[in-house]
Amino acid sequence: MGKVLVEKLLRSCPRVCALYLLVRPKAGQSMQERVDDMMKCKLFDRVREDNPDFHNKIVAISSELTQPGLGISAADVERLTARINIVFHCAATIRFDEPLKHALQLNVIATQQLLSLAQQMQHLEAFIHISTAYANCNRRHIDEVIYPPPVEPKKLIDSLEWMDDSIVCDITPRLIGDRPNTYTYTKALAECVVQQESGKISVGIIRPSIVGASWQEPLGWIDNFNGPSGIFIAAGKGILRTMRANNDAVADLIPVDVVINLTLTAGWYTAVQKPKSALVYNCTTGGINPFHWGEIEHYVMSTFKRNPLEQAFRRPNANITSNYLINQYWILVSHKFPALLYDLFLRLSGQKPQMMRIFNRLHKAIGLLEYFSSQDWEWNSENMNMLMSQLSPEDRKTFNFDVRQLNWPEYIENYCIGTKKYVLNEDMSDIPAARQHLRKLRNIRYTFNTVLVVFIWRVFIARSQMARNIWYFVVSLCFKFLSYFRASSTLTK
Ligand SMILES: CCCCCCCCCCCCCCCCCCCC(=O)SCCNC(=O)CCNC(=O)[C@H](O)C(C)(C)COP(=O)(O)OP(=O)(O)OC[C@H]1O[C@@H](n2cnc3c(N)ncnc32)[C@H](O)[C@@H]1OP(=O)(O)O
Ligand SMILES: NC(=O)C1=CN([C@@H]2O[C@H](COP(=O)(O)OP(=O)(O)OC[C@H]3O[C@@H](n4cnc5c(N)ncnc54)[C@H](OP(=O)(O)O)[C@@H]3O)[C@@H](O)[C@H]2O)C=CC1
Repeated sequence: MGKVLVEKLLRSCPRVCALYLLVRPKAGQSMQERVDDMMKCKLFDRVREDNPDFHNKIVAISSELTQPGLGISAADVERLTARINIVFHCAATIRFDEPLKHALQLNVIATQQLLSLAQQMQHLEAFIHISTAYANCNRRHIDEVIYPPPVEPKKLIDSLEWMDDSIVCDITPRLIGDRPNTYTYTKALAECVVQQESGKISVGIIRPSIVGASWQEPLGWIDNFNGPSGIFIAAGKGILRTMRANNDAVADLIPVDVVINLTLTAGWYTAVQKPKSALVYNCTTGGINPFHWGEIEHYVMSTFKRNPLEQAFRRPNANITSNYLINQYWILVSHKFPALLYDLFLRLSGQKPQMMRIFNRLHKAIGLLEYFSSQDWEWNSENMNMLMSQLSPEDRKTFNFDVRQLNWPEYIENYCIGTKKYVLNEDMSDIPAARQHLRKLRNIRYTFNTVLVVFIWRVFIARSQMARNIWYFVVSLCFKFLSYFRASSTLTK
């Protein structure tokens, strides 16, 4: 989301003179190398065309959320406090399996520290915090309010400080209670911290639901496996065949460009109107333009059949079911059995088996996502509508977050194609070869199934007289039918 925010600010807000990005070095790359890489990415193509010198506006500030004072140097603190007008806080750990201590550090303590830095900013007009629509997923109906936290954040921070990691791990399920993971739990605490520690700062909280590829700018752009993207890819590659989800539950996907347009607009509104208390914006689609997981399954499958991914493992054919036993059956038949066979083939041909390992990871990921695809929530999104009504017609177009205009089948198609182009870096010109590969897979499947049926039948009739009788009866019936057909066609000639 950070990248999309930067791109939109550069493209649609030309009077913004500088963007200060908090960045950490990672995976052997320095902070500056990472920023340079980001600016080279396809997402920035249009900005690069419009203004080749756009990089002059970007100032990278070294920061690490786990360090005291966010690891920002004194000189940088001085620069930030003197120059920043609006803070957009979207850094977080979004992993569902993050140990509680780490999630607390990144999502709650870092938010506290950023707010304390913001308090020192001399020209600050607004602080926008990105939360999640699932921060209160233990409720069915979610209003645009900050709910009482599951525990007082400061008390939890103090208690976890002295506790051993293993003790924290043991008590985590008791602490998170009816939330599914440490992510949603710590995001709820973070909202509370924002409310408690904003002081005189004007604050806005954005709660996006499941963020997906961009809708309009640019079409279908996405660059990671998070949320449904990994699932779509796994289904497109023919690896994922079954998953537990409710066909009729609302799939509350929200395009990333919609979230960013709303975030920027909320930044403007908060800075100009300075609401007395933090305004919360539920940034969701379900209440306005609902679409369901069953429909998503249909359009994902149909898109990948027409626009296949390269080197698919099997033909894309995935189904969702809410029935636990049916899902387990298909996992056995369509995931584990083919994985075992393929690994056996790899072993026999002297290669390292890998399919079972891939499936184990996939099952772990799916297990963590199922909670969100099996249930329905209702979000009130009045503040989103209010914000829209504040925009001029021109701004409404530039910062479009009117999801009533979203055509779901079209969006899902562009999303799937986006995963192919931008996540997997596959070329669209290779589609004919990918289709040819699918045809080859289909022929292998037909041959395999035929051999299997004949084999089972041969074993069966070798052991049972009744099966042999049925077999001869069916074969003789076929012969009779064929000879009748031949005779009647000779007569008509
Ligand atoms: C039947 C098919 C038809 C389709 C229709 C039905 C679709 C139903 C889809 C349901 C989706 C529901 C999504 C709900 C999301 C709720 C969102 C809540 C809103 C938010 O606020 S949070 C943002 C969402 N957060 C996430 O999505 C993070 C989830 N991911 C994780 O927690 C971890 O990545 C995970 C899954 C525990 C895996 O951990 P680990 O095994 O340690 O692996 P890594 O993360 O290190 O990744 C290694 C490697 O794998 C790639 N990767 C990551 N996730 C996936 C994935 N889901 N599928 C495939 N590949 C994945 C990752 O990029 C890494 O690649 P490298 O190349 O970098 O090694
Ligand atoms: N994706 C989704 O479906 C949803 C996301 N959200 C919220 O939106 C926000 C952005 O999410 P999204 O863009 O999807 O997630 P990403 O994981 O892509 O982005 C999170 C950002 O936080 C930074 N970060 C994480 N740990 C540290 C650290 N220790 N020090 C410095 N920076 C760090 C990451 O930097 P780095 O690149 O160095 O890792 C990354 O830029 C989050 O607050 C999330 O909770 C809300 C609803 C849905």
